[in-house]
Amino acid sequence: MLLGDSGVGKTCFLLQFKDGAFLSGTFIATVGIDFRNKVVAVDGVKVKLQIWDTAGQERFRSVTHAYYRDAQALLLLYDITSKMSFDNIRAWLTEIHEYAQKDVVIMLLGNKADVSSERAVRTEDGASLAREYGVPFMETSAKTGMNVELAFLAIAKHLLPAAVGFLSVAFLRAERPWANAQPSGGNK
Ligand SMILES: Nc1nc2c(ncn2[C@@H]2O[C@H](COP(=O)(O)OP(=O)(O)OP(=O)(O)O)[C@@H](O)[C@H]2O)c(=O)[nH]1
Repeated sequence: MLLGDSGVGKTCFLLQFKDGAFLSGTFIATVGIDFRNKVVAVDGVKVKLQIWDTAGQERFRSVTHAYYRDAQALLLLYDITSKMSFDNIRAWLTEIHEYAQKDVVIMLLGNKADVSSERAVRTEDGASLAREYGVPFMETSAKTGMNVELAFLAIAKHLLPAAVGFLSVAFLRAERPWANAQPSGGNK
C-alpha cells in the first residue's frame, strides 16, 4: 500500500513501476483508493504484487484507514522538495501504528529525487528518520524511474518467505484432507 501526503507522487510511482511511464503535467489527485497488480520474479519465484494506491488528501483518510490492516507492506512516501511532506511522516507513522498490523513491513521513500534544484529535505535527514524508526530508506524518482523497481523488489523479497510459508501450509492441507478432519468421536 502506498501512503503519504497528497502530491508526493504515489500514483506516478505506481504507474512508473506498472507501465514504465511517467504522467507529467496536470496533477489529478486520487479519489479514495485504487489498485494495480504486477507480477515480479524474486529469486526465480513469481510473486504477484497487489499494490494499493491511496489518496493523500485528509478528507479520504477514513476510507483509506479501513485498508491498513490488510496490508502486508507499506511504502511511505514524502517529496524531497516539500519539507512539509517530510515533517508529516511522523504523523503517518503514528497512523500506521494505530491502524496497521504490528508486523507490517514499512519502507520510507524520498520521492522526486530528480528535482535536485528544489531540494528541501537532505538525504541524511531522510536516512536518519528511517534509522530512528528502524525502517529501510531510499530516495526515488517516479519521473526517471530511479529506485522504483528496486523498492518494490525489496518489499517482494521481504514478503516472499512469509508467502511461501503460507502456501506450504495451504498445500499440505489440500494434499492431506485428514489434516483438517475433526475427531470422529471414538471407534465404532
Ligand atoms: N519531477 C517529478 N515530479 C513528480 C514525481 N512524482 C510525481 N511527480 C509529479 O507530482 C505531482 C503529483 O503526483 P501524484 O502521483 O499524482 O501524487 P499523489 O501522491 O498520488 O497524490 P494524491 O493522489 O493526491 O495522494 C504530479 O504533477 C506528478 O507529475 C517525480 O518523481 N519527479
